[in-house]
Formats: sequence, C-alpha cells, structure tokens
Amino acid sequence: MTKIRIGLFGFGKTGKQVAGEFLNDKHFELVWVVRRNETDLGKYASHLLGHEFKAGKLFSVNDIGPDFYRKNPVDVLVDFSSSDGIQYYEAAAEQGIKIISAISKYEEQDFQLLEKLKSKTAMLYSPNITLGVNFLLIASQVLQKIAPHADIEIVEEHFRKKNETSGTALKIAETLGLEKDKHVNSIRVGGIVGKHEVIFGLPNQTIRIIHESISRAAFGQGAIFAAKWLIEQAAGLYNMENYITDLFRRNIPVY
Ligand SMILES: NC(=O)c1ccc[n+]([C@@H]2O[C@H](COP(=O)([O-])OP(=O)(O)OC[C@H]3O[C@@H](n4cnc5c(N)ncnc54)[C@H](O)[C@@H]3O)[C@@H](O)[C@H]2O)c1
Ligand SMILES: O=C(O)C1=N[C@H](C(=O)O)CCC1
Repeated sequence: MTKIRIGLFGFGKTGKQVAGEFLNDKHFELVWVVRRNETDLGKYASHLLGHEFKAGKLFSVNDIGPDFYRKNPVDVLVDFSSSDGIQYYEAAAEQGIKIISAISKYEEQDFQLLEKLKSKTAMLYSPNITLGVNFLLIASQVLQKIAPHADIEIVEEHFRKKNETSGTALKIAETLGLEKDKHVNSIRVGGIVGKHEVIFGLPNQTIRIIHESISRAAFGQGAIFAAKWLIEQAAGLYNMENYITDLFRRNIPVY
C-alpha cells in the first residue's frame, strides 16, 4: 500500500492531536511538522507523542527556503498553524502538493490567495474540519428551508483564550444569510474545545442543532477524511460540506 505523505504546519494544542491521528493511521506517513518556535527542532513528533518509530521530523518556519518542499516531498500539506502559514502555500502548490487549510480566521486577502492558487493544485479550506459540524451546517440549511420564518441565532462556545469570533459560526451565519454582527453570540469559558449551536425559534417551539467537539482528535479525524478525498481531486478549491453533501446524495454513509 502506498501511503499518503503528510506535511503538517502547527504543533500547538491542535497540531499535536492532529499529528497523533495521522501517526495512528496506516494509510499515512507523517513526514514532517513545521512549527514557529525553535523547541525540539530535529526531533521527531512521533517520539514526542510516545511512539518508538521515527516520523514527523520537526522543522522551524525559518527552514522553509526555496528548496524545502523539493528536499522534503509530501503529497498533502495540512495547516493547523496560524493565518501566517498561508505565505508558504504558493511554493507548495508549485510542487503539486495538495493543501488542506484548517485555519479558522483569514482576512479577505488570504481568501484571494487561495482563489489564485486553486488553478495550481487541489486545496480544501475548512474553518472547522470536523465531520459533525459540517452535518450541522447542512441540517441547518434544510431546516431553514422548511421553516423560513423562524428566528435564527447562532451560539459558539470556546476556550477562554480564543480571541477571535469562531470562523465556523461566521460561516454558518453567511450560509444562512444572517447578519454576522447581529446573530452570532460568543461565549469564552475555561477549556471548551468547540461548541456550535443553531437555534430556530418558532411561535410555540424551539429547535436546536448542536455540535460539540469533545476532543481535538476530532479535528485530526476530519483532516484524515479530507486528505483521503483530496488526494483524488483535480486542481480546485473545495470545502467539506460540498463533499459530505455529495456522499449523502449518493447514499454513501459518511461515518
Ligand atoms: N479547522 C478546524 O477544524 C480547526 C480546529 C482547531 C483549530 N483550528 C485552527 O488551527 C490553528 C491552531 O490552533 P491551536 O489551538 O493549535 O493554536 P496554538 O496556538 O495552540 O498552536 C499554533 C501552532 O502553530 C505554530 N505556528 C504559528 N504560526 C506558524 C507558522 N506561520 N508556520 C508554522 N507554524 C506556525 C505555533 O508554533 C504552534 O505550534 C488556529 O487557527 C485555529 O483556529 C482549526
Ligand atoms: O480555535 C479553535 O480551536 C477552533 N476554532 C474554530 C472556529 O473558530 O470556528 C472551530 C474549531 C476550533
């Protein structure tokens, strides 16, 4: 079996869990991990995460020179770093590396860059790569069609240190045609990994669709799902919910 070679940006709270999921899946080889700080460079993510085999050599962003991707080839780059990571995509796309961006918050110019690169390679952008939240996104659209006059509010809850508004909640608002400033409600407490709720208010009843990520491993499992699919795709910019909808239409179980 030919393994899909993965390069990972980010080795923080989420990157470590994502690395762990790729290391545990026999379809993948985690080749390298790039982080911003200089800790443990040259060591292997696999060793740091308790495995005996060598995989996922740690590099710094400063190591990404013109030859980095040629000398350290991978099939898919998975980004759980920060929006700064996008500056390294073009060189990867030039090498035909497919790209999964899981960055939750981008500025307008970042989206423009993704649009520009989509002719060069297959890319998937998802501010929340869990399968579950993408089910919520699809189910919310169905419910809105059935009950177009319902009041809709979105509530997102995350860990106390998350500064920005949830990219997922903003995407849900945009998809449902809601004003982001008015209908997205944010709560920051303790260590909540990520919870999104869409509330449909009707005169005598309320419907709530809730998704909660219990562990950051859910993001790794979503990235694995996305990578297995993206490896087969032609150049273009894709997202998770289109893919899940496609499986649903074709009656193929997703999970
Ligand atoms: N799409 C999703 O499903 C999903 C899920 C969880 C987190 N995220 C996003 O992933 C990102 C990371 O989240 P986190 O909680 O792990 O944050 P974190 O602060 O714990 O970790 C960030 C990591 O990225 C590294 N980093 C920062 N800038 C970098 C760069 N330019 N190149 C390489 N490495 C860089 C840091 O050194 C650190 O290792 C955030 O944007 C977050 O919103 C997305
Ligand atoms: O920062 C995070 O951690 C997460 N952010 C998301 C968002 O902004 O919507 C969702 C997943 C976890």
